Amino acid sequence: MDTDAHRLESSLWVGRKRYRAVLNGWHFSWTLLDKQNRDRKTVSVPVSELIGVEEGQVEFQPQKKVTETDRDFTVFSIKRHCKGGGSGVFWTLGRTQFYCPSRDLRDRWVTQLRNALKTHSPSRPHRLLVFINPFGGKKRGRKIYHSLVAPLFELAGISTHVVVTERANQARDHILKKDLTGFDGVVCVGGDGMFSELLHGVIGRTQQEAGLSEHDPTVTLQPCDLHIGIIPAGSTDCVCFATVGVNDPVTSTLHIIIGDSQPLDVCSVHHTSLFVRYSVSLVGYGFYGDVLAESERYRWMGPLRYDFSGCMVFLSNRSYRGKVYFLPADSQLSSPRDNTRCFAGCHVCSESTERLFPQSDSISHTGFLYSTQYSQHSSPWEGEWETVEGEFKCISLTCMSSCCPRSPLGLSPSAHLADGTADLILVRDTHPLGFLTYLHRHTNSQDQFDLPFVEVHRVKAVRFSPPPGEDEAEQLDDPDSGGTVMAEDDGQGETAAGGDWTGSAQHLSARVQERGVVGTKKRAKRDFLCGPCCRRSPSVSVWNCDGELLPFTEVLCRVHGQLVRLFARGIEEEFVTCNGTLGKKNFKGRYITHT
Ligand SMILES: Nc1ncnc2c1ncn2[C@@H]1O[C@H](COP(=O)(O)OP(=O)(O)OP(=O)(O)O)[C@@H](O)[C@H]1O
Ligand SMILES: CCCCCCCCCCCCC/C=C/[C@@H](O)[C@H](CO)NC(C)=O
Ligand SMILES: [Ca+2]
Repeated sequence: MDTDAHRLESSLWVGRKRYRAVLNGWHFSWTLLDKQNRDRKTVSVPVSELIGVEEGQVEFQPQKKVTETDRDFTVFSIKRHCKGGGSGVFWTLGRTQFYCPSRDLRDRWVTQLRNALKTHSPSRPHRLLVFINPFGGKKRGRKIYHSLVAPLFELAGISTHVVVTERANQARDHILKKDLTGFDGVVCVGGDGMFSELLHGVIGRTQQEAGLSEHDPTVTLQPCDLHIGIIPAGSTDCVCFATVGVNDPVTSTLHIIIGDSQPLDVCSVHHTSLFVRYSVSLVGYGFYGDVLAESERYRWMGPLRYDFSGCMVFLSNRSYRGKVYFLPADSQLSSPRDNTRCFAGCHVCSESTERLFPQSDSISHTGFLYSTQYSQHSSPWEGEWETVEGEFKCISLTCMSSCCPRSPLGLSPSAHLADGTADLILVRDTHPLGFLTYLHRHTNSQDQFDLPFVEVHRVKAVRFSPPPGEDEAEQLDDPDSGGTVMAEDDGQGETAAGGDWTGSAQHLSARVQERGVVGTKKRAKRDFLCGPCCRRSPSVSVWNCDGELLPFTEVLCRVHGQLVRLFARGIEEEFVTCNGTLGKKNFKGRYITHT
């Protein structure tokens, strides 16, 4: 046996086979020895990927079962699986049971492994605040949490406070108002809508504490310390998919347990001088706005509602006039058409950290560096604004690729999670077959930007104006314009802007100012979608902001680089992590990786 404070080495048995086990600070490895003591196969686990070390013979599936013995210990760690064909890297709980020649040695291994875990994984959460939406997706949130997630948290020694929500925006309000002392992160069990609640709560609270106004689009917002975890249990789970690579509750739980940290760009949406909402995945006008508005009528269909509404909206063949102003990002740094992808450890994103936080000289409690000279005074609007005017099928702004199970590479496959920019995709009016080709390319390996009616720009800010005379006030007042705002309450609780979307734009503005965040789609039912048989096409669409409808057509969007952090690490490359079982070509022929 060889041992010191950071190193332990001895023979151990796994089943009937003898191994040479070594713990050397960052790695725990065990090598199969043959009868001549020659090394055979080595298994190596980074200490950062250990989930727990238990005395005795411990089984976990389907429930934890402990058989107390003197000479055994069980190690739980992360195990990766690739199903192939670009379906992503799944994580499961790996288990290895070791037998030691003596009790003393067993105790040393257990102590030393636990010490290594503490020393080398300092950013692991100890206490989490969990919100479960019992109605999200297929309504399986509670079951997913109690059967798959909670036992893993318990195994990893993480304590939790669980809130099963009883109304929309309860999670957001809780984060904004309640005492969060002692929590290392907040977790939602639900879909993109639940994530959005946590996002608004965490950002809002951080700005309140920093004394910053969310309404002023020129203010540099304070980055948030409190990490957000997402256990996918929704209809689209786009944010989870785009930051982890799969929408699998166990994979996400394991990322949370080991304290992974992925910074994320966030777009703030403003109307005149009012803050409206934050977005990380999609701020979309035209097709995606119409699909969301239409889908609200079919909530009872569950996740299928988006497909059904997609067909309805496609058949209605609408396009909308407007003017788009945008502030381009530095084209020397990256481009939405450079055929790269943002994978875990992406160097474009890490270089952006240095650019976004140039004088990183203070350390937050999570150990991340932030600048104390957070530049409140430099103008975010440096550079030349460009303008595009015309008739659009859709206008989409996305801070990330926005890949999801429906679109494995997303709206903008080369977008980055944390580079301080968003991709603006303008799809001009075209014949239905052209638009269908564009949509279809989201689902396969063809380049959706290589079409004559599509353009894409990497941007820092965007402003949209509908044609003159098509502003909110008119939409609200003119029932024939298709923009009627209906007073409707589905009885599921209060939203940020309140339930009564009646009256004038001024009234709405006042409500937004009063409450900060505009309410959910349940209140945002503009009756402009009458399906393909509609008498007259509406002249304005509606904005879809991460699955919520916005009550304003004229908007200003600004990207805030790395404003929040998720318990994630970005998408792991199958080619790299699964050791050559897949070629990059299988993933999507035209993509190469930044190294
Ligand atoms: N108890 C509740 N009752 C009603 N609505 C709720 C409740 N808890 C949360 N919500 C709201 O439900 C909305 C949808 O929830 P969620 O995002 O979890 O599922 P989803 O809509 O099926 O998934 P996705 O957003 O991925 O499409 C959210 O906007 C959230 O604010
Ligand atoms: C002919 C086949 C047509 C298929 C069209 C597929 C297009 C899929 C594009 C998916 C983009 C998803 C962007 C994500 C948006 C989310 O923020 C939001 C909230 O969950 N989801 C929706 C549906 O608005
Ligand atoms: Ca980005």
